[in-house]
Amino acid sequence: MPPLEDELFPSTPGKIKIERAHNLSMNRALQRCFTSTSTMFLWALFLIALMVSYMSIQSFVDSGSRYLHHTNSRVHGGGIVWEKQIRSSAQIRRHNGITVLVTGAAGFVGTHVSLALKKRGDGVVGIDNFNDYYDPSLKKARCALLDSHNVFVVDGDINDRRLLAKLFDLVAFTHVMHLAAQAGVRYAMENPHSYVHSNVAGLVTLLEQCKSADPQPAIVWASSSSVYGLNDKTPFSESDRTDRPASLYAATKKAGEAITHTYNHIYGLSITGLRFFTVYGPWGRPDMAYFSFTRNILQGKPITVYRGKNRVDLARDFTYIDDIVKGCVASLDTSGKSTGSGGKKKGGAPYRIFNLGNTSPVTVPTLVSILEKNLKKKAKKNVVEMPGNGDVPFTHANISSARRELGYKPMTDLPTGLRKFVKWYLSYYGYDHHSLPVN
Ligand SMILES: O=C(O)[C@H]1O[C@H](OP(=O)(O)OP(=O)(O)OC[C@H]2O[C@@H](n3ccc(=O)[nH]c3=O)[C@H](O)[C@@H]2O)[C@H](O)[C@@H](O)[C@H]1O
Repeated sequence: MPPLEDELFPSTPGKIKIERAHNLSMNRALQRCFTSTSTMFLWALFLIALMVSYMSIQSFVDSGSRYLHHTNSRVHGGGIVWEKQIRSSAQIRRHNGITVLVTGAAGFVGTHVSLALKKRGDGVVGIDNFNDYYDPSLKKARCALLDSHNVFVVDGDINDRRLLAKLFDLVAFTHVMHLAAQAGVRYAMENPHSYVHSNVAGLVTLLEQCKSADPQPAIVWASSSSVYGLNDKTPFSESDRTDRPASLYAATKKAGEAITHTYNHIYGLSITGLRFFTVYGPWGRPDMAYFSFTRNILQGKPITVYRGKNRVDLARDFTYIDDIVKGCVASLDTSGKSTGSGGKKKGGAPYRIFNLGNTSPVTVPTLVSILEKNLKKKAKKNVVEMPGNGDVPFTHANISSARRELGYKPMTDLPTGLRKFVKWYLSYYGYDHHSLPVN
């Protein structure tokens, strides 16, 4: 019987003989080493097992911190670190405090409201998708401010059902302050779908989550003065017509009022819609006129001032952020409870809508002259007729309902508010206030 080597290596003249010889010697060497190799094999197995368990622990921890960007407070994902931060941010530190999920927390109003709630001892968890509608670095800076006050902002979208469900699993929110939205009146002509995505689809996703939650939270959300559209009865009252929106933005906010009404009616969710009137102030939105005018005036660039038909100046009921925050917090405090649970209505719940304005409209040219005074610099004005882009000629809030039910009382006039805004702007963008040029 041929040896095993011969079966494995059939006899072929020449080269194969050398290979055979080589393999035979290899086999002998292998046999000699067998004992030490098996030991090595065991060691290798042990090391591999060690590495695998290290890597799985690492990825578990990482899933909670892999999207850390600017600050510890921006996390998207899961994991124990992430969950711990959410629970800690949601902790109430005062008697009878509330636990609020603030959507759009890295936005202008969202940041201010989150801080106000946290400062008085409420539990606050933020969510924001940090989109690039305007400079995301400003959102990140707001987020860093929130982080320094221990407000945790989840980096995620309100359209993400699983994420919302996870947040409600972790925290029994008593309230939702819904401020996430695609803002801006004129941008709706450029990117209409972003309005539907955030202001309609996102709203429905959030409401679906809220209606199924047990307990159901009460919801306070940002509607807009723009729902009055072509209404020309002044001042604008909540009972006025809102069926003639002038922009898609306004139409999506009006849709939001109808949609929230349905959820109140069918599921017993407590709903408060707030019609904000052109909110301005420190940490504001760069796309808004007062902000972009400030930037352009300082940089010596021209600004475009729209004017209405028959050379009539446009006017807005500009409302200072601190007043809006008080209105938001009072709305949360007076919201009443949702009555349903787990998707079933158990009784009627409040459905409210309030104007949050300043009650004293100011024209756009007056806004410009206040800025010029504060910036000590003349604007290069380019006055043009208002294009048909969704703008309305004026806004003016009647706030008697909010005054009566919320104790809402705006305290800041436009010159005072813009002075505070300019102070913030100069410091945030690194201008030396004292060396501003004089024209
Ligand atoms: O109350 C609201 O619900 C809305 O308020 C805000 O909309 P608006 O009142 O339109 O504010 P904003 O853009 O600052 O224009 C102010 C004035 O400057 C005029 N304007 C504007 C830009 C420009 O280049 N020139 C100009 O004259 C312009 O014609 C207008 O007369 C929010 O952006 C919006 O998201 C929503 O919250």
